[in-house]
Amino acid sequence: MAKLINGRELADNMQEQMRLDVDTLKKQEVYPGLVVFLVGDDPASKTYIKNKEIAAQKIGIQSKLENYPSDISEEKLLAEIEKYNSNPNYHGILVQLPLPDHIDEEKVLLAIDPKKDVDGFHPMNMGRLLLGNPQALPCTPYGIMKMFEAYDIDLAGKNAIVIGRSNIVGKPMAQLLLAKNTTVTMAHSHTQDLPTLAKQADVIVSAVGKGNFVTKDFVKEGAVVIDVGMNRDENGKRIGDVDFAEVEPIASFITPVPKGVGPMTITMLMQQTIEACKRQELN
Ligand SMILES: Nc1nc(=O)c2c([nH]1)NC[C@@H]1CN(c3ccc(C(=O)N[C@@H](CCC(=O)O)C(=O)O)cc3)C=[N+]21
Repeated sequence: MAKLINGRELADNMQEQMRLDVDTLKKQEVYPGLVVFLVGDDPASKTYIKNKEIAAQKIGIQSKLENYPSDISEEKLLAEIEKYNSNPNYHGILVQLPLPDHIDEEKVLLAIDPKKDVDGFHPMNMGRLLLGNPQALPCTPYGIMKMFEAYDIDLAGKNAIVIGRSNIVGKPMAQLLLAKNTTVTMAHSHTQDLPTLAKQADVIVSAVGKGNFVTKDFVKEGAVVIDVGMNRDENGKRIGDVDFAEVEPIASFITPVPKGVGPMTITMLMQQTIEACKRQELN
């Protein structure tokens, strides 16, 4: 039977520490601020944003939501980002993805001042990660690394498989594992015989977006299983990528969905907002 990696509990503990850190900053009259841009009104995005606001409030970070209509022009959105790039009250800028089709995502991410990029999605920050000298990290992979640390999961020399090659999860996840001396395999939709490949892994990170995709046939006895998936089953219940009931008895550690990776993503966003604030305000 696997040990549950309690993301909710770890997130709460880290957020409590961060609140003390922010209290100290406030005594120096430094007030960390985060602005979140939401284009349109995708209901899933709204849930995430609500959770971000709850965390910010708990920690004492000033957070502001800028909600633009889904038909906002790219030019206008870029001008809005410029406004916050030069607003000293906001140390972090997050543009909720995905964006509508008429807006060039790359252009938008490039427009955010890299020192305010608390998502770690700017090409400068992505490049620094690849080169082994990161500043801001993508929050989901960063949160997963904190889980390994908190549960004393040793990575050096282990075989890991990352399933899914997105820019925001899979690719940076592989880089962070590599930096800890893990042997990393990246699997994706063209990978052949994925179950056999996955079954050789000591660590599985699934970021696929398909419910019950990772079955017991993917999992070696004693493997660590991290579930980044956020899906709904036929009854509308939130489920991950991993068939939890089937995999949990085989794994050594497993993350639940919800209350696993999700709360850690938000926690690392807050952490990086505080770090960005310190870099901008303290010298
Ligand atoms: N620029 C940008 N940065 C992001 O970090 C980003 C994004 N765009 N677009 C969407 C994804 C998704 N994402 C989640 C964050 C928290 C939960 C979360 O809090 N999940 C809770 C429960 C959610 C609920 O309330 O049901 C949990 O797993 O326990 C989920 C998903 C951030 N994303």
